[in-house]
Formats: sequence, C-alpha cells, structure tokens
Amino acid sequence: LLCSSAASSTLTHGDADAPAAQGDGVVDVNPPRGTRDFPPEDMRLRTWLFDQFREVSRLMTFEEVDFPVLESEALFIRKAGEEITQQLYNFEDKGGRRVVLRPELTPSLARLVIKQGKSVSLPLKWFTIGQCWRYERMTRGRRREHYQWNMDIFGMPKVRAEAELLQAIVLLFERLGITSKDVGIRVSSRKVLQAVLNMYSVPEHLFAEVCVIVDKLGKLSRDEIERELISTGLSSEAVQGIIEVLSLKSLSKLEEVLGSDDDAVADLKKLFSFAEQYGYADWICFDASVVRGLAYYTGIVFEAFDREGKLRAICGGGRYDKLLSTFGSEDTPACGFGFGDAVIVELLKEKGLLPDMSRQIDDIVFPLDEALEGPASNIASSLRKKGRAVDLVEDKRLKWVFKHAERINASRLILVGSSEWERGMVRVKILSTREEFEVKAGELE
Ligand SMILES: Nc1ccc(Br)nc1
Repeated sequence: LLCSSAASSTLTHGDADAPAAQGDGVVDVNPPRGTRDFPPEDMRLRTWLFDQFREVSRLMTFEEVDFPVLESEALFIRKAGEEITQQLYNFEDKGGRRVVLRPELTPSLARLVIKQGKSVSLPLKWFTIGQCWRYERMTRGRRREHYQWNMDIFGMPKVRAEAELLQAIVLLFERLGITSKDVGIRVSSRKVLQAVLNMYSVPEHLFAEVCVIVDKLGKLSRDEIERELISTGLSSEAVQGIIEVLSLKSLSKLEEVLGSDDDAVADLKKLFSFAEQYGYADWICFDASVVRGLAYYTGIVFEAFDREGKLRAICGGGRYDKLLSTFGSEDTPACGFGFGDAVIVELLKEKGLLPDMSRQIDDIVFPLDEALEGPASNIASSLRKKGRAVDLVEDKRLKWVFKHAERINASRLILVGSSEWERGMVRVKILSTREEFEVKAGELE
C-alpha cells in the first residue's frame, strides 16, 4: 500500500501541511500542557500496573467495559460546587453539541447501565480503566489527565457491595507489595452527615453541597469550612454539630450519638464485621470526617491513604444509590471506586516497590553476512511462530550485537554463519551461562 496522505511526508519547515512551526522551524515535540507521553519504559510500568488492575478485576469476577473519552456535557452538569465540575474540559463540537473530555468514569458507567436496560441481569459488576481529564488553570501546574481504574457494582443494595470493593482494593495493594502498615482505608457513611442535618432540620437540597464543603476538611482551615457552611444557609448550631460529629473516630462513640438503630451505624457495624471475615480488618478504620468530594454519594464512602501522610488519597469511592434518577432513569443501587494511576506510583517509589521494568526478549537472530539474510529471516519467522520473541538484527558489527543483547536482556543469541549454514547448522549462545553450541536450523525452538 502506498502512503498517500500528506501526513506521511516528513514535517519540514514550510511544508504546507506541517503544523505551524515554532521560531526555529521545529514543531513543539512536547505533549499538550498537563499531559504525559509514555515512552517504552514508562509504558511498561503503566502496562504492569494496569495488568494488576485487570487481574484483581478477574479475581473478583468483574467484567471489563469501555466507552468514549468524549461524553455529552449534560452527564456532568451538577450544582453542588464540586471541583470536578468546575474544571470540565468542555467545548462545543463542529455540530454545535456541548461535549467534554470525561473528568470521571462513573457517569459513563451509569449511562451504559441505563442504555443496557433490562438486557442486563443484576447485580452486575463492571470495571474499566480509562483516561480522565480536567481543565485546570496551569497556575497550580497540576496534570490535566490521569488514568483511573473503576470498579462498580449495580443492583446490590446491601453493604456486601462495599465489602467486595474493599477486598478488591486490598487485593490490589497486596499484589503490589503494599501492607496495612503502609496504607489504611478510612471508612464512613454519608448517612452520618444526613442524620446530623436532619437533627437541625437542614433541607434535603443542601445535602450534596454540604458534603462537597465538608470534604475539604483537612485541606481548608476549619474557619474557612465554617464560613462556607454558613454561606449555604446553615445555622451556626448546625455547623458546630456537623464538625463535632464528623470529628468522631470511633464507631461506638458514633453509636452513642446516633443510636444503635441508626442506618449509618448498622451499615458500618455490618461492614466492619464483614472485614473481619474477609481478613482485611487491619486495613480499615472508621473516620466520620470521610465524605469524599463527589456530590452523588449517598451511603458508605471510603478512601485509601498512606499512613505517613505524604501523599494525596490513593483511591476512593462509595455508594451512589440515586445517580441514575438524575439521568431520568429508575434508580438502581450502585457502589464503586476510582483508583488513579499517579499517586500509587508515587507510593511505590516511596516504598522502593517499583518493579524492574527493563526489557526482556527471547532471541536475537543475526546473519554474519549479507548472503544469509534470507535464512536468518526464515529462522526468526519460525521461532516467532513457536512463540519466541525474536529481534532480527542486521547491518551491525558483532560487537554491537553483543552489547544490544545485554541491553535488551536477550536469553539467546542465534548466529547464522556461512560455515555452519553449509552444514544446515546455526550457532546458539546462551547469554546467561555463556554456553555455546551448534543446532540444526530446523530443530531450533
Ligand atoms: N477528575 C480528574 C481528572 C484528571 C485529573 Br489529572 N484529576 C482529576
């Protein structure tokens, strides 16, 4: 096939199709601000991490789904003042449609569940790994994209769903070599805040907005939080009541305040009892201040944190039983989490747990002279068909080939030389033991 498009021409200064060159005529080779390239070594690390995400999803029998990075803006219009909706990477497309680069994955998951309608049997357990975007003024120099692993369960109303999701998170951490001494998972329920707001007869429509403000506890000063809460119309008694209850760190204290028959207390006691049975009780702790920053959570919420307190939340999630009705559909109980690709890598670096990401291949096939390029092709091809990863090298000096073999951690070097080839043989060098021997070309495997 001939390369026909102008895009196949090399980018040179003055080329009509070349993007506007900068000053000295060279296109900016950096990716757009706030975004990352993944050259091979970085891509091997990312692939390794995503493989761990996928393996845990398999163990939990979640099915993989995917959807476009581009979504209708309507899916993310929420009025609770979340940072995520104030930083939408939104624009109007050439058809005049309001679209976004999705900032999170849960609304897309919900959209797909609604679209699948009665054709899916509940409960359903889906996972996805996808790039998410935000448009933040670069003043803070933060990234504008990251990849998130999301696990969501639809149609499981009881805290079994939360217990399953927490096991998935702990399985992932353990696979990476992280222990409960390195990381904890704070668990609470938005029903705690709901109970407090009810005590002060705070109208239902303020719930999401109050949650978003309270989520900033620990990031903003207490005065700032109080000011923002008062600005929603809450009385100062309600504000003090909220801050008092949300500072509770013990479930028994919470039970004293809310009573044993309170929904939040019952849910949390059940979840902590499950945790003992699953074997991850030492990973989780009750912390009433956890509310998470997304407006749509309605029940249990949780977030993983590094116990040294150096990093931002590693992952987080919770129950969102009323999201589907905000899209005009019938509500289905739902629960899920998002696990980003950035903080976890920072944690692995901190703990010296980054895996060895160097290349590894099986064979290098090298014809010792040009006349043997054909046989070398045949040998490489048959080895590849037998499942060997083969690098076919030519036009190089032997000294370079040995260096290359070391650089890419080849297991074997297969030299195709004329004297051996005349006898139907090739020379094999096992690079780990330096062992060297001849093999019949047809018997190589
Ligand atoms: N929601 C969101 C999207 C992209 C990044 Br980076 N962080 C958060």
